[in-house]
Amino acid sequence: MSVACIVVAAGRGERLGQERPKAFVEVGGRPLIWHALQAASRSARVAHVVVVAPDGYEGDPALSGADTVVPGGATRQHSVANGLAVLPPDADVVLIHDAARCLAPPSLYDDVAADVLAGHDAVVPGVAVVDTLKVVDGAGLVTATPDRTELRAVQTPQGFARTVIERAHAAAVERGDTDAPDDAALVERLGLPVHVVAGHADAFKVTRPQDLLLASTVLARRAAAV
Ligand SMILES: Nc1ccn([C@@H]2O[C@H](COP(=O)(O)OP(=O)(O)OP(=O)(O)O)[C@@H](O)[C@H]2O)c(=O)n1
Ligand SMILES: C[C@](O)(CO)[C@H](O)COP(=O)(O)O
Repeated sequence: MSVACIVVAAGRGERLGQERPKAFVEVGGRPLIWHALQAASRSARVAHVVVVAPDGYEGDPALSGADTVVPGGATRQHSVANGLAVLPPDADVVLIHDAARCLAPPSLYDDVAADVLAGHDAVVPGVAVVDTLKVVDGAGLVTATPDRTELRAVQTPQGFARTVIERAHAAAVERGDTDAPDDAALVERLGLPVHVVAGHADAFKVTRPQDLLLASTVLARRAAAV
């Protein structure tokens, strides 16, 4: 069984608010996508890496760790679909990862891939939720307080049997869905199970400016540990 990884890096990074696309913003002197590709290349399971890049960045040296580079789409879902379209024929397990989760460790890729190889066709890493979450209506009124012990904050890489994720994306196109919250949600919409494995604190998503400070701190901690 061969494992391929699609790293989606074509987002603009509006919430980060920098001039260049988020995946090309630097932390620790290297772009986020470079860090993500380092981790993917250190995974014992990943044999092939596809990067989905923003317009104009397809030839950027930060992508030298990729086997294939394709242009992005208008939404994350479209970008993932572009990556799925160029997978090598022998890839039967697919990891789908956000470049924005650039410090997810190689062990997390391995854990997710191993769970797919063990027979779960859709796998997500999840961590406990630290805040109490409320469901709020259009008038700003709380309508529910879900039991926090049942909730998980879900990360990437998410892992799938290739046949299942291709079917899930094809069904999304047929339904007219264009902006799924994540890839597992498309599998859920097929009525298929999604298995959760333990996530990792370092797999947080660089989204807002303060996340760059956290990423720098994680890199400094890693450098001090070697
Ligand atoms: N059209 C898009 C949108 C997002 N992504 C990727 O999907 C991941 C998760 O998206 P997010 O963190 O929301 O990134 P952005 O869309 O860039 O962020 P923002 O919503 O702040 O603009 C990122 O690695 C991003 O590059 C992508 O490849 N193509
Ligand atoms: C895929 C994801 O990272 C899982 O948590 C998340 O759904 C991406 O959300 P975003 O709004 O595109 O950042």
